[in-house]
Amino acid sequence: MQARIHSTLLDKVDFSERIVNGFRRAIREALQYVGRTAPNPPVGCAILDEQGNILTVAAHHQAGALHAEALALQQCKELGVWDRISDVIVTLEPCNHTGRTPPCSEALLKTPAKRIWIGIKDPNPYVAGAGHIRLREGGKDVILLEEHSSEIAQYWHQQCIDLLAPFTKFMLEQKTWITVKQAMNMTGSMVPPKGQKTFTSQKSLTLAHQLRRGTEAIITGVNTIKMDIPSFTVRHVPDHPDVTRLLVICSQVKEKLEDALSEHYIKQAKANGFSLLLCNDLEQLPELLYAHKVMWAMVEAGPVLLQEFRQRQLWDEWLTIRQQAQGEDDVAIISKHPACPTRQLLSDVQFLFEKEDLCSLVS
Ligand SMILES: NC(=O)C1=CN([C@@H]2O[C@H](COP(=O)(O)OP(=O)(O)OC[C@H]3O[C@@H](n4cnc5c(N)ncnc54)[C@H](OP(=O)(O)O)[C@@H]3O)[C@@H](O)[C@H]2O)C=CC1
Ligand SMILES: Nc1c(N[C@@H]2O[C@H](COP(=O)(O)O)[C@@H](O)[C@H]2O)[nH]c(=O)[nH]c1=O
Repeated sequence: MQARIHSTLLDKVDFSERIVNGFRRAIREALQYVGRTAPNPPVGCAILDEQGNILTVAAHHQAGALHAEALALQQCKELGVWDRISDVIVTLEPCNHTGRTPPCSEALLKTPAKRIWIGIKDPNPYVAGAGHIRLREGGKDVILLEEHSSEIAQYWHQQCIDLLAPFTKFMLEQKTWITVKQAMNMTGSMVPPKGQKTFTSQKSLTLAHQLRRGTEAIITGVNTIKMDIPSFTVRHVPDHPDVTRLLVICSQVKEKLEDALSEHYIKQAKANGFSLLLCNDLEQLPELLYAHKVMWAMVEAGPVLLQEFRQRQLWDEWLTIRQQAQGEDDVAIISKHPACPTRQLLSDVQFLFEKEDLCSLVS
């Protein structure tokens, strides 16, 4: 009975178009930094005035830098709009502890903000809840999306779950989120025409590079290295500045590895910002990735290695780019989880089918 009264009250909260826009802008800003924040989560924040005008939008850029709320508040000061702060929208519960930066809950309590809108509670069990409780104790009206049953609240809560998914897995399971990307031509083959490394459309290559940009590691096989001499760089979209990624090369045969990994390739990979890592046992891969603080990894490998990933269930999302006609591809994604961060990251892509039989894809 009590729960029903509670939910009726909560549903009275007005999710106006301005608040929705604030969440949209905060998430879009946070997405700009996905692939750069590890081991921290990507977080976005939008600050609105009483009329719902956006005063500023900010995101957490990288570990050690200001949190999204702290940066947004700093921007409000610089813009001279501090006194107009009314609604603060933040994708993740503000922290209540002193880490590399002071607690955001205390910073928010010092503002004239009336309402703090929170997309999702901190998934870290040691600190979950502390931020919003402190804000409520301090007299702020706190709206936690997960406490609301309306469709609109649930939709934006889900968006925040997607944004946080690799971090949540990393934090709770000490494991890396793995997205497999598989390109297939019209006949279902993954092998590019002679003399080419890729065959998918310009749009799909942009998508692949967007995904590279959002991940901290690329996993491939020794055969792909030998046959394609891939660069694995981000070229079709602007890359994060000064970012170092891990290039994990899978091989169980030492001689093959020595043959494929020429001194020239190693030099080129380093110049492209990669640290190289060898993996001769896929069972060890999760531990290896976690030890290197990889929150999100992408697999770009041929059919033999993909079959290994499939058999071992070593994936969280499986993205298939299937050529339909010259310059036209279908893009499908399957997630094993309720979250699908790749779909969110590639939000400009129309995903055509989502429940494909994996067995037929990885043949
Ligand atoms: N369309 C697409 O999306 C892509 C296509 N390709 C194409 O795929 C082709 C190559 O495919 P493929 O032969 O699968 O090459 P890969 O190198 O991608 O994968 C096979 C290699 O993975 C290694 N491997 C397999 N199982 C394990 C394991 N359990 N532990 C560690 N290492 C393992 C093996 O190395 P070893 O034998 O040394 O043990 C094997 O040679 C190329 O033509 C390339 O262009 C490549 C990437 C993406
Ligand atoms: N064939 C194929 C892909 N293949 C992947 O891209 C690698 C080449 O990367 P780069 O050297 O950076 O251009 C190649 O070795 C393989 O891993 N990717 C795609 O998006 N579409 C495609 O059709």
